[in-house]
Amino acid sequence: MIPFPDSPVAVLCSGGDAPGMNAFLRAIVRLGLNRHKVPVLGIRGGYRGLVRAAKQVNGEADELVRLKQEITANTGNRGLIDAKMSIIQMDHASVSGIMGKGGTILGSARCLDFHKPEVRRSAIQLLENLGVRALVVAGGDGSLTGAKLLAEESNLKIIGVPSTIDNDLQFTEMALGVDTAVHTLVWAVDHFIDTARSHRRVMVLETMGRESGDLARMAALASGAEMVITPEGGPLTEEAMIAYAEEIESAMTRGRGHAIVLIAEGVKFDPPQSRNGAYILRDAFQKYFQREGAPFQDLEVRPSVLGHLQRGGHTTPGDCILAARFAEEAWKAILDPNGSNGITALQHNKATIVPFGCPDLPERALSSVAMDRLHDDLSSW
Ligand SMILES: Nc1ncnc2c1ncn2[C@@H]1O[C@H](COP(=O)(O)OP(=O)(O)O)[C@@H](O)[C@H]1O
Ligand SMILES: O=P(O)(O)OC[C@H]1O[C@](O)(COP(=O)(O)O)[C@@H](O)[C@@H]1O
Repeated sequence: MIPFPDSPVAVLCSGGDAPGMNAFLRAIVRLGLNRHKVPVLGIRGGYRGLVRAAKQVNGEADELVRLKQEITANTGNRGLIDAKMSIIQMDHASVSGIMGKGGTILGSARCLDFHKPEVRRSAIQLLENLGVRALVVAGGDGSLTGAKLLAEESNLKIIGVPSTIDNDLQFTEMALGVDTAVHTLVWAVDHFIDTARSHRRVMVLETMGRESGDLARMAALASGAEMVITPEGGPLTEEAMIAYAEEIESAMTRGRGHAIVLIAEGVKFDPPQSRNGAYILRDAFQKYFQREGAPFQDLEVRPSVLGHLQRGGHTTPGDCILAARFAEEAWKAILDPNGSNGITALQHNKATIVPFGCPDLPERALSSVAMDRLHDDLSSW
């Protein structure tokens, strides 16, 4: 049997899956094997999988030997098809044909237990006992916070890789998955437009994005949706919703027949509401259009919450390329003896490594404002 590899690099995907995670995995494994001759261990199911493996070993020498034997006996696809395997030694074939596939072949998870220092300690101990030289974590804000804590609490090299469709990480111009999610939203808008035009309707589409409106505003800019409402504009009051409805009605008066309105899931209401924004907006718009004496009383409003449709699907070339660039930066940081822990980032269109907790790029907020203005000026109504 081949021995367990010396000083491997471990990689995991955490938080919401993002298109581009597989392309990143392929790139980190292939660069490891082809360029750097360093083996890569894939950890299944994010921090949850790591913690599960740590629990199984429980610091016991014979359990550790058993885990290492299991890993060496089930490398690559053989390990991947066995759901019981938490850690898999990746080979060339195990990352073949996955580049464009959404999701992650390693699986991802949210793991509440990882907030506990003693749980992170057990994960660190397992990685140290396996001789891991560096852990690469692909994930969003929360996963990168977990990675920052691992970096502070261990001597392992920890590299984060921004992967979230939300684009809510302000130190990088783009995270993995954003380009694909925008592409998917443009596709969705193109489908909704057909019915909106045919029935002369207003379609209110709710996008993901947590507290950030970037995904919605990028999708609006790329699709030509007539209106976009983002959390950065502050809570939506009744008056603000009426003002939006007035804008639509006035466009209809000028001969427009339909409207696509994107609302980001992070938009809050004043007074606060518990329902999805798309439904609240639908009710407010419909009430306004049907008021006594209104010119378009038969104008129908239809809401849709686009949900996880936005997370899946074929990864765009833009995300595949960014994944390769991030993987290359990650390897540079791993192999640099003087290099420290950090997160890959795209700054001024250059892939680089920034320290954990690095400040926001001031251009990010400016670019959101600029996108809103551009969208307004490009809109024909
Ligand atoms: N403050 C934290 N301390 C330790 N681990 C965290 C912390 N925040 C998040 N994590 C870990 O990262 C996981 C993913 O975070 P989450 O915010 O759900 O998704 P994302 O990383 O995509 O933003 C969490 O389930 C948890 O395991
Ligand atoms: O899939 P879940 O657990 O319902 O989470 C939904 C959330 O995940 C996202 O799709 C992605 O967020 P993260 O990248 O931070 O995990 C958010 O836009 C959305 O609010």
